[in-house]
Amino acid sequence: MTGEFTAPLQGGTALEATGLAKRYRGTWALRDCSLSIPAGRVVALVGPNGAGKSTFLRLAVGLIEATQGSVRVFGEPVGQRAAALARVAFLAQDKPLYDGFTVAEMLRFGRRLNPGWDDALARQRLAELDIPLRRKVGRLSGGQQAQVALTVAVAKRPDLLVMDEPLANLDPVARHDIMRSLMTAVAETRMTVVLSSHVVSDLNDTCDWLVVLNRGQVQVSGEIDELLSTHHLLSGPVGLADGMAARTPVISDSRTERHAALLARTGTGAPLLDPRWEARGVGLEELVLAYLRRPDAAVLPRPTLTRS
Ligand SMILES: Nc1ncnc2c1ncn2[C@@H]1O[C@H](COP(=O)(O)OP(=O)(O)OP(=O)(O)O)[C@@H](O)[C@H]1O
Repeated sequence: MTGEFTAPLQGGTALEATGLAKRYRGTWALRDCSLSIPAGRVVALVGPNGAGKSTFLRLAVGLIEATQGSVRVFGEPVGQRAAALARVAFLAQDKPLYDGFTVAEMLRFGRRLNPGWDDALARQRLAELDIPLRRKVGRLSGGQQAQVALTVAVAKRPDLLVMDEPLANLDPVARHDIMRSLMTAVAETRMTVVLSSHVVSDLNDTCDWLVVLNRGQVQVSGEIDELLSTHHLLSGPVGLADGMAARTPVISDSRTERHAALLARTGTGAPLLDPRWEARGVGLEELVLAYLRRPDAAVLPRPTLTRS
């Protein structure tokens, strides 16, 4: 076959979208979305309200059908094989918990529905978190409810865990605790995780792959370390800014009468600079904001073509 993405790492590809698009009546929520996520990654899916994040995640787990294109999970077309779906857990934005159930009943429910259910893992996680099994879910705090929902998802022992805004409505401590729990679960199970969030600063320490969706299109998809090492903030005299912008792709450009600050994709290694320029590294949030403000700028790895 030609035109297919290949697995970029020896672990294979967890999620692969090709020309994926979704239209709701007259509105395209997602357009021409092609990306490939290696297995074993913890992926941050970020973008403004209405960018298409939930749509992308729902397509990825087979909850809705694509208008165009396709999505594969571990090489299998989504929605066509029950065995493939058993490898995926989805944590929707409104946590799939029943307020009237006790935590123990939630676990029993999970055990009935999921053949690969790991009850020992679920109980151990909840004990470590001091969440009482006899407490009704509706009487837990928001942070504890989020932990129970995460526990139910992880106890399915999925190879791919997809979470739509798992940090929404949580305070900073609860958000931190959820991300720490997630890291422990990833270390124990080696699953691939894709999670959407608006709070980029919470994702810094946990995620190693970034996908930016903007206006229904994939703007960035890549390894976070590589993205950070190939972008710099360049500061220098405004008179030299146009020359610099002609040589280097500039993502954000801020100028005063005398001074210019350009967030640029400089490539690997220290940028070769006129000594009148200063370069410093950028943070994840700064990088994401710069791309979101420039919807026409994109950084996407070129797909590798296989030969037939
Ligand atoms: N069921 C639906 N029917 C009609 N339009 C929809 C439906 N679901 C989403 N949309 C539209 O598709 C676009 C993308 O929505 P989506 O929920 O995927 O974005 P999002 O990035 O998850 O947003 P948010 O961050 O606000 O949750 C929006 O314009 C939204 O109004």
